[in-house]
Amino acid sequence: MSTGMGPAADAAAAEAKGRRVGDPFAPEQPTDEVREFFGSSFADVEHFVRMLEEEGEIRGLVGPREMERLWSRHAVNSAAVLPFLPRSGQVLDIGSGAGLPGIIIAICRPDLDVHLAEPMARRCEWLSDVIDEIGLDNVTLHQARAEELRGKGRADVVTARAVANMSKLIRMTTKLIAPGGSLVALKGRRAPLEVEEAARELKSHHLAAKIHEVPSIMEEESTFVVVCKRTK
Ligand SMILES: C[S@@+](CC[C@H](N)C(=O)[O-])C[C@H]1O[C@@H](n2cnc3c(N)ncnc32)[C@H](O)[C@@H]1O
Repeated sequence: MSTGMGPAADAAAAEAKGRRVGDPFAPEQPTDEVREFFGSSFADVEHFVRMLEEEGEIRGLVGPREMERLWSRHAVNSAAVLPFLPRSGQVLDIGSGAGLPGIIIAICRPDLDVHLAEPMARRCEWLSDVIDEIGLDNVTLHQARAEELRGKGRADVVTARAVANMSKLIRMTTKLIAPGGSLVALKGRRAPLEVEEAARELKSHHLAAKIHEVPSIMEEESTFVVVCKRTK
């Protein structure tokens, strides 16, 4: 609908409202720095991002306003966990949703045994399609809530992005972390507050939290990675 104030005002009004499902969008392009960062994994990460561009919205995995920032806000943001992964062993990503950060981890660390836990059938179908299409042979998919995996093994690192606040995440994952292992949570700038609020859970579950600010190679805002290491 026109504002009646000319094309520039119409465009500004549309932008202010934000993009809606099905509206055309300009896919974000990876910079040279991003290509270099992902190195030999870049082609598979790009394949995953292209799948999200084509199907993420219609399959209800990515919100309409996110479609123009799949590299910066999603692929690159998820890669902030990479320095906090174990040298070898098992990683469990809970609440993987569209595959973040689990698919990025599986692509960038083919040497790790990566498990994805996602309770929603529709999202699991998507994850299964991604695993098949990219040809990832180091991923096991569990259609399950994190709580349902208790007693079925423990991972060296449990990852989570946008699943729950720190207190809840600790309660959900504590029985899934191997002795000496860690919970690695991707957070925004509220990370220090969330860690403070989780003081009781951290103590009772013998976890020591450290917050790492990871600058983005694509945007000004940093990502905060909260590493909660099991101390006993
Ligand atoms: C907001 S989405 C985030 C998805 C993805 N991690 C990301 O960053 O795009 C939260 C996801 O957590 C899943 N989830 C909710 N409760 C869960 C639980 N108890 N255990 C595992 N996953 C859960 C939801 O089904 C959903 O896919």
